[in-house]
Amino acid sequence: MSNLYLTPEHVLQGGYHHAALRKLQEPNTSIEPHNIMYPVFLVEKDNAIEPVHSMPNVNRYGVDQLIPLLAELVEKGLKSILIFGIVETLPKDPTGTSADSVDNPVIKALPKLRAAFPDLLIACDVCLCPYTSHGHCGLLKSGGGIDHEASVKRIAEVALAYAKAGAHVVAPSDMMDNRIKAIKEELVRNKLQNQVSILSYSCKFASSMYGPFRDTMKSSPMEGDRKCYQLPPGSAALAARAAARDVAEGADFLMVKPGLPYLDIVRQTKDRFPHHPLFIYQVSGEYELISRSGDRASMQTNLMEILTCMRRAGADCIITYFAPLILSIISEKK
Ligand SMILES: NCC(=O)CCC(=O)O
Ligand SMILES: [Zn+2]
Ligand SMILES: [Zn+2]
Repeated sequence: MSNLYLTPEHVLQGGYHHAALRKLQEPNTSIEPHNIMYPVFLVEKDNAIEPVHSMPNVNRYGVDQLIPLLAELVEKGLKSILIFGIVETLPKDPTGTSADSVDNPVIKALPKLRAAFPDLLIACDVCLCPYTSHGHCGLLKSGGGIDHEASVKRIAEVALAYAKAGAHVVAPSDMMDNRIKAIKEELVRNKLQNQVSILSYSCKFASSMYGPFRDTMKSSPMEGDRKCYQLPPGSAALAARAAARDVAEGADFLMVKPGLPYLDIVRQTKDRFPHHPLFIYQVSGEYELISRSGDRASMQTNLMEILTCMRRAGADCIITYFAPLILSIISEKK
């Protein structure tokens, strides 16, 4: 007589009753230091440490304060950083002159960081919004609206300046059409293409989850929004086309940003471009949500579960403000 409640061919739990078996059932979801990239905010004043009020435990650093912090993190395993420059006394103007001037904090810090950390991978965000008087990520036409040709040319110039100053990776976040090709060509012209790669913010959505970051960077547009260059949150199709376009133009790595609400886009992008390492940017709004998601212990459990799910969805590396905490958590587990 068959037992209705015991169907041998439908038994799954036999396959995951032991921790070692559970590991086998979750391939490619481990969180190791090379799966984490730490975004850092760099200010002009070399000795500054300025807390970011909208983001607990996040500071803006001058290079002389950043170096000892990174030394500690590198000791714990940190493998890569993503630098954002912030200017306060340098001028902001319509073309973002301070993005690549000799006084730009990123340009000044790169040689010092390369010398201090020979094994650390250093990526630089490339955008104009922290440096333009109007706060847009590209240059504007006299009547308003983005001047695409001028924007792409300017973005490529800035990317080249960071590459020359020592960035291993340039990461254009501006979202102007065709900037990847323009940057790659500029790298080739300067014979840097074999030592500098491009991490494209290929699938960057016009999300409401960037709020705390914009407070930090003081980079909100004076007028208007970014909906004409960042992707509409509901569009998987545009994300697919943007990733395909950036791959065709020579992007080395792709990105989905934000992460958590966009894991379908992560899977879609990984399935289409399995040979391109894929990054997720876990943005400031996600940081805020997770930070407030319970007491310290449950917050950490939530965080590690989310990272595991990001890896499962297809992310190879997660850019996260939680990097210092994650390094502590994974080094304690060993
Ligand atoms: N281009 C970088 C960002 O826009 C970051 C957004 C965030 O962390 O909220
Ligand atoms: Zn921007
Ligand atoms: Zn941005």
